[in-house]
Amino acid sequence: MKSADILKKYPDITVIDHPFVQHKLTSLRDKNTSTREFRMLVEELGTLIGYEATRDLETIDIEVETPLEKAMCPVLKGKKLCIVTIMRAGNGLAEGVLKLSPSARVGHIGMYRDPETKQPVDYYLKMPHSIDERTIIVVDPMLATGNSAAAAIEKMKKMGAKDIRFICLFAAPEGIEAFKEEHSDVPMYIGSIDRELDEHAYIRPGVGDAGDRIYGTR
Ligand SMILES: O=P(O)(O)OC[C@H]1O[C@H](OP(=O)(O)OP(=O)(O)O)[C@H](O)[C@@H]1O
Ligand SMILES: O=c1cc[nH]c(=O)[nH]1
Ligand SMILES: [Mg+2]
Repeated sequence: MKSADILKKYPDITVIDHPFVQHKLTSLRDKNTSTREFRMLVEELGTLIGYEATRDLETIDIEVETPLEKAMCPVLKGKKLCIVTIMRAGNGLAEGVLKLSPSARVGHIGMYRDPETKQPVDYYLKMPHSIDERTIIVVDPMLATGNSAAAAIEKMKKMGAKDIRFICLFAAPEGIEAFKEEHSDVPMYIGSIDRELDEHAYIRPGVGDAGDRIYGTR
């Protein structure tokens, strides 16, 4: 399915088409981008996309005294935030989102994709308390088959999470469909909906293996 058709079908999917975001995504795609630069860009994109993904957070007016007068001004009112990273590659993105809200709690879900089955394999789980009372932002740069993100969000729901949103940098149309089949209630904030998955379930044109490029492994 084409990007425009996906956006028509799922009104709660937002593609961040801001020129800064698109420029940085293109730098990530470049195979000559260094590990250092790749890591920095992922973090910056976490902040930029996180900004859009939190646009609807509730505020309440409080009284503040400026040097000149008293005024009623907005502060964040809503539920407390929890950023949940799907390791490894999600960690870079989580650091960027944390810049918006440094006091947010952070949950870690460790999973890697089995190269044969393309199914996620769990290796770690650690969450802060009161997941059910928080706004949860799950982050992973890549949504390929959608299996990892869908499984991570299933875990969050089983732990009681009700208010969940998902951020990624690159998504394949096939992965979005699979994700939405399981989690139609979870809004998605995406840098780019790419063309397709290849025969190894890599996103094309994509960036290759995001975790390897962030950490310089192979
Ligand atoms: O949508 P999917 O088909 O499930 O693929 C996407 C997953 O693959 C990557 O992680 P990977 O398994 O490479 O682990 P890593 O972060 O440790 O590199 C990526 O960060 C996602 O978690
Ligand atoms: O293209 C892809 C697919 C899965 N994981 C990645 O890091 N990249
Ligand atoms: Mg990887």
